[in-house]
Amino acid sequence: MNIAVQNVCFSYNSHPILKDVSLNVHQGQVVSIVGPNGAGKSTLLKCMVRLLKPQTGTVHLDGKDIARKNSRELAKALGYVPQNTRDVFSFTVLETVLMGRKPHVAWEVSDEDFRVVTQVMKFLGIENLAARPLDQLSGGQKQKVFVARALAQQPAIFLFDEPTSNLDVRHQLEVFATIKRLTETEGRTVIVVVHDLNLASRFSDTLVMLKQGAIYAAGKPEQVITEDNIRDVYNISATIIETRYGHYVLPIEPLKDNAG
Ligand SMILES: Nc1ncnc2c1ncn2[C@@H]1O[C@H](COP(=O)(O)OP(=O)(O)OP(=O)(O)O)[C@@H](O)[C@H]1O
Repeated sequence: MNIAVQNVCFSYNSHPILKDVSLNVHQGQVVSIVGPNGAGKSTLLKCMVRLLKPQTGTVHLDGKDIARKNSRELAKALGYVPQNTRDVFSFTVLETVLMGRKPHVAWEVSDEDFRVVTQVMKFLGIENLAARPLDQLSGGQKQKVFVARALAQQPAIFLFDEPTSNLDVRHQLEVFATIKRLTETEGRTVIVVVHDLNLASRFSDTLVMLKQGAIYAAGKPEQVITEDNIRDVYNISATIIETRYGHYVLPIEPLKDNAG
């Protein structure tokens, strides 16, 4: 499934945040959205899943306006993992991941639901946590559970907001490798907000760099991850190192005027 954002403008209480953002994401692609704190990355994701309604502009799924889809259709199409998932109830890990099956569950949980959930938990290495209450897990373990819940949903398009922010380097790599595999083997589409430019560069087909609510650069990682772009958008000096895994950024130091 493709998702197209067209000329989206969004303001919170007449304070403009997104300024004429357009973006086409094709089926099977991993697109990373990067940019400084407050640039509007989470706001853009929320507009893409209809949690926020842009004042102008549209979001289309395979040519159909999301404003015209019902909630069940939307839940089947889009799997969204927000930045901060607060769960006050003490569900177990298994119960939480099973909730991802909700759009598919008719009256009761089927063998197929259990099969999918077990497979996803194995994929992410959390099957040993199945019986643990969620509120007793570490931040990183919880983050993996919410990624697992989205995977269990099996939507056509995943939208992850900083899914690896609490994870150690090994688990970051595992989650991004899983994301990449979803696109390559199952044709899913992934849009991911991520601060780590190196993870973004390594695992994305396309990178979108936001600055103050507008797209500053978009394209292949090597076109976007440049010393000039990083200086202009993050206001730091950085060196780019070319490796066989892609363009890697070595941040050097902040420049004088603090933009962002
Ligand atoms: N509910 C809200 N009401 C008013 N302003 C908001 C609200 N949510 C976010 N903002 C503002 O909108 C701007 C963009 O926020 P957003 O969360 O989209 O940025 P971001 O790029 O995801 O940042 P970060 O990297 O820090 O997560 C910020 O200036 C923020 O203060």
